[in-house]
Amino acid sequence: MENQKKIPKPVIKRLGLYYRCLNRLSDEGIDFVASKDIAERLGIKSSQVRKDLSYFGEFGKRGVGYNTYELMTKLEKIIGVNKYWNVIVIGAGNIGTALVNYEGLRKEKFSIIGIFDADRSKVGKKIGKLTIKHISELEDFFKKNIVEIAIIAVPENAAQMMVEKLENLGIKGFINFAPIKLRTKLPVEDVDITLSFKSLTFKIDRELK
Ligand SMILES: NC(=O)c1ccc[n+]([C@@H]2O[C@H](COP(=O)([O-])OP(=O)(O)OC[C@H]3O[C@@H](n4cnc5c(N)ncnc54)[C@H](O)[C@@H]3O)[C@@H](O)[C@H]2O)c1
Repeated sequence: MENQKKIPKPVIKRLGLYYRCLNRLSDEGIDFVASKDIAERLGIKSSQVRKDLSYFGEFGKRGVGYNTYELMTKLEKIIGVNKYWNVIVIGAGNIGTALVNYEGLRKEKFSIIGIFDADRSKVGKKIGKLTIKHISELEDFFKKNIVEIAIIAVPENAAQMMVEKLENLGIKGFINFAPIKLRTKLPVEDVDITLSFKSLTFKIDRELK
């Protein structure tokens, strides 16, 4: 733990990318992997991968490479210590803006790292520390960052399309504000203020009877 303080931030960030890559390799049934393969998948140099991983001791075996599962578990322990869930917001309208400005999420280790909109007149504007990006930048953003959760804060007619796009990019789950049932195999939590009102008024009515 002590020497973790000395590890440069870019390395820590890359460890997350390695972790996600190993996760995929493991899903594909690949038990051993060389630094070259990890590097190729992520578009970085294999010497960089070896150097980054060497901060944490000798993981790999010469000629055999890394045991995918073992390395994944080790990385999990290293990056899991202070794990934040990385969240993006789709739709920089009323709800999206309010969520980015809400400090409470970060306190609970949900970190909003990006906000995207389809409206070019909004792109480039700031909400807190974040700059609104265009949805065409999503793909590139996913290459450079680990993104786990997407908040869907777009109109009903755009929600399903965005869900499919994000699913293809490797998102892990959704918080959905749009008033539709999303079609996805991934976990979804719907947030519906109208439903809360209905539930409340039902309770009030029952009390009154
Ligand atoms: N669940 C709730 O409690 C609750 C409450 C209010 C609103 N809503 C719903 O939440 C959603 C957002 O509401 P709002 O008030 O913030 O709306 P809004 O109109 O203020 O913002 C929506 C934003 O989405 C953008 N957008 C449209 N298509 C897009 C796309 N394909 N990709 C990215 N951005 C896109 C628009 O440009 C706009 O900036 C709506 O579906 C609304 O019905 C839910």
